[in-house]
Amino acid sequence: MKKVFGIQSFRLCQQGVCNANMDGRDVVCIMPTGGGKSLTYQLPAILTPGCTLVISPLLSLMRDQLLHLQEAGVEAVMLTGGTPKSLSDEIQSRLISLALSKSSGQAGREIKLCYVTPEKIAKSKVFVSLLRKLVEGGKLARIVIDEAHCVSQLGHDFRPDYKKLSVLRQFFPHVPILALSATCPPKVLQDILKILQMKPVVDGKASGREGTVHFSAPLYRKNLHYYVHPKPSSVKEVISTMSEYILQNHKNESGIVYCLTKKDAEFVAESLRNVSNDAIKTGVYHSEVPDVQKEQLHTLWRKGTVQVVCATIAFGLGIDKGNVRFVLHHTVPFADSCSQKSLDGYYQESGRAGRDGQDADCVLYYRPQDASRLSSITCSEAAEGQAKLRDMLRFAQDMQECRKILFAKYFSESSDLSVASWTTDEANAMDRCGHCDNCTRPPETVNYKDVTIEAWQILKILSAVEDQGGRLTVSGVSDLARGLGGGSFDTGGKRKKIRGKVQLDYAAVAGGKVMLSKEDAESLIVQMLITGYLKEAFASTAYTVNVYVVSGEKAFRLSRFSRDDIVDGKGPRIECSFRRQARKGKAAVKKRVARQSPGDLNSGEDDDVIQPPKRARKTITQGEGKKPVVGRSGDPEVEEIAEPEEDFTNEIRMIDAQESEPDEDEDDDPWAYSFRAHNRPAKKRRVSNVGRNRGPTSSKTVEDDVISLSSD
Ligand SMILES: Nc1ncnc2c1ncn2[C@@H]1O[C@H](COP(=O)(O)OP(=O)(O)OP(=O)(O)O)[C@@H](O)[C@H]1O
Repeated sequence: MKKVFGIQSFRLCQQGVCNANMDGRDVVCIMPTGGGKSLTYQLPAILTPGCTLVISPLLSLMRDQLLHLQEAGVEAVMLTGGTPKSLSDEIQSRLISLALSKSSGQAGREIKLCYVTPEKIAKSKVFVSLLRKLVEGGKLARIVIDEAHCVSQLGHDFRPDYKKLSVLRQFFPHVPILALSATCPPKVLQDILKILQMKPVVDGKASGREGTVHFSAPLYRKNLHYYVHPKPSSVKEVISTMSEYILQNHKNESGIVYCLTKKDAEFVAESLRNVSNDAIKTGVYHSEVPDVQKEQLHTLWRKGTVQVVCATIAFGLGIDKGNVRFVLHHTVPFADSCSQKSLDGYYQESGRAGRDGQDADCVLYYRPQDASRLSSITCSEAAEGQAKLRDMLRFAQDMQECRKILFAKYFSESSDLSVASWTTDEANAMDRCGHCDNCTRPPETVNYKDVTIEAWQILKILSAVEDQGGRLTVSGVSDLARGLGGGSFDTGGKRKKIRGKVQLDYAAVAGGKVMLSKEDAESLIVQMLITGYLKEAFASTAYTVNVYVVSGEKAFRLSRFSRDDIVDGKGPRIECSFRRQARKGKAAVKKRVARQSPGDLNSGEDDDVIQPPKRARKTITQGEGKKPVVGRSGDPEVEEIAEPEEDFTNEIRMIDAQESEPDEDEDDDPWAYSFRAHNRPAKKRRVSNVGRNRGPTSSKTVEDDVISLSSD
C-alpha cells in the first residue's frame, strides 16, 4: 500500500472492506465522495492472483483511474466502445493468455485491473465469453461495480445499462462482487442487492459466514466548509464576484465551477479568464467537448496548468484529484433528465473538493430568481422532481441552520438514510459543525423577520391578478407587489391583442404596497413556494416554458384573515431570513475586497455590507388601453409609498427575437426569455405600455426574469 499507492495507513472502513474482499465475500461499501473507495479494490487486486473487473459509469472516471494506476506501475487497462481495434485486440489476447496460463498469477505484465463500461457487459457477447474463459481458468478475482447506485431508479444517477449487470451473477455465480457508492439510502441499497443478485446484507463489524458484508462510513466530511453566497443579479457581477473570491481565497489552487448548462460553462470559463486578466486559467468540460480535449484538460488540471475547470455535471463522477481546494456552484445544481434535482446531487458535486482530507470550500451562488429557471426545467417531470427542487431551495434559502444538520436531516428524512451517518468520532450528527456559513455568520448580517403581513399582501395581490386572468412570474409578483411598472398588470387572454391592462388599487386590495426590496420580496416568494402558500404553474410555448406563480394549497390559511387580524397576530405566522442589503457600486466592491484580509470574518464593522465567504479556516470540530381599478374595498385611495429602487444592473440578454417573441398565436407571454448572455446590447421590451414615459421604472426590462430550456 505504501510502496505502490503512497498511502501510509487505512482510513474509514478501508481495511475491513479489503479483508472481506480478499476473503471472497460479496461486499457493499458506502463511503463518502473522496473517502477512498478505490483502494478497497485496487489493493486486493494487486495482492491477489487474477484480474479484477471494474465496471464504471464514466470514461473520464476510468481514464483517471488508469492514469493513476499506470503512474504507480500497476498493469491496468480499459476497454470501451472507443478503444481502437488494435488496442482492444491486444488487450483481449492478453486476457485470453491470462485465462489459459497455468501460473497462479503475479507474472510480469499480467493485467491486474480491467475497467469496462456497463455497455460492454450488456452488449458485447465477445467480451462476456472472454470473461467466461477467465472464470473457467480461475483468473477473474472479483467484479467491482463502482457507483453502484446507478443500478437503481430510486437513486440520483440511474443508468439503464447498469440494470443489465444482473447477468453477472447469473453467468458467474461464484465470483465475488464489490458494490461501491457514496450515497446509498436503504431503498437504493435494497435495489442494488436485488438487481445485482447479491445475498442479504450482514453488518461489516459482526458478519457471519454468509451474506453480503455491508460497510458504511460516516458521510460527514469535516474538512468541507459550506457557504451559500448571494448571487448578484448581473451576469458580469457574478463573474467578478467569483473571480475576486478565487483570487482572494484560492490563488493558484485547483477548483471546479459547476454550471447549469454547456453554454454557461463556456461563458463562465471565458469570462473568468478575461476578468482576471488570465490570472485564473480555466478549462471547459461538458458532454460535447471532444474526448481528446477532455483528456488534455484533465492532464493540464492535474498538473495545475489549468487552475479551474468550468463544467457541467458531466465532470466529476469519480475524478480523482485530491487537492481540489474549492468547488463553486454558479447556479443551484441541476443534473440530467433522469436525475432528481436535489441535495443529493449537490452533495456529490461539492464533495469533489478536499478529497485529500485538507480544508476545502464549497460555495453555492444563489439568488431566488434561479428558482424559476430550475422550475422550468423540472416542469415536465413528476411532482417528486419539484419536491426535490424545493429541498434544494430550502437549503439555499436557509440562513440559520448548520449546513451539516441540513444535510443530515435531508438525507434521513428524504432518503431514509440514518442520521447516524453524520455521527463522527468527535461529534453527534445533530451537533453544529461550527464552520459553515450559518455557524459563523455574524448575526447583524441577517434580518430574521416576521413577514406575515407582506406574505398576506402578496396573496391578496396575486388573487386579484388571478381574478382578472392574469399570470405573473416570481419577478412579476415581486415587481407588482412593490408597485413597479405603474402598478398595472396584464389581464388574461391567449392573444396579446385582446389583453388589457389593469391598474391595481393597492390600498383596497392589500392595504398598500409591499415594502421590501426586490431581493427580499423574491426571497419571500420563494419561501412561500417552498412552504406551499404559493405554487408554480407552467405554460409551454413552442420555444420555452414559462413558470408562473399562483396561490398554493396553503394560501387560504392566511388569505382568509383580514389585514387587521394579521396585524393583531391572528393566523399562521410567516418568518423569513433576509440578508442585510449590500452596497452597490465600485466603492462597495473595493471595500469588500479590502475587508477580505484573514481574520476579519466576525469583525462586524460596516455590517450593511455582505461579506463574501472567507477562505476555509482550519477544521474545527379587460380591453386594451382601458385601465380598470381593481379593488376590494370601497376606498380607492392608494397609499403614498416611495417607489422601491429599481435594479438596472442585470445584463442578461434576451435571446433572438425568434426565440423570445413567438408568433402572436403562441402563448406570447412577456416573460418568456432566456438566461443566455449575448455580446450585443439587450433589446428592451416594456412590461407595460402604461407608463412608457415615466423614466426608469417604466422602461424596466424584463431581462432578469428569464428562463432557458437549454441544459446538458
Ligand atoms: N487511507 C488513505 N489515506 C490517505 N489518502 C487516501 C487514503 N485512501 C485514499 N486516499 C486518497 O484519497 C483520494 C480519494 O480516493 P478515491 O478516489 O478512492 O475516493 P472515492 O471514495 O472513490 O471517491 P468518489 O466517490 O469521488 O469516486 C485519493 O487521492 C486517494 O489517493
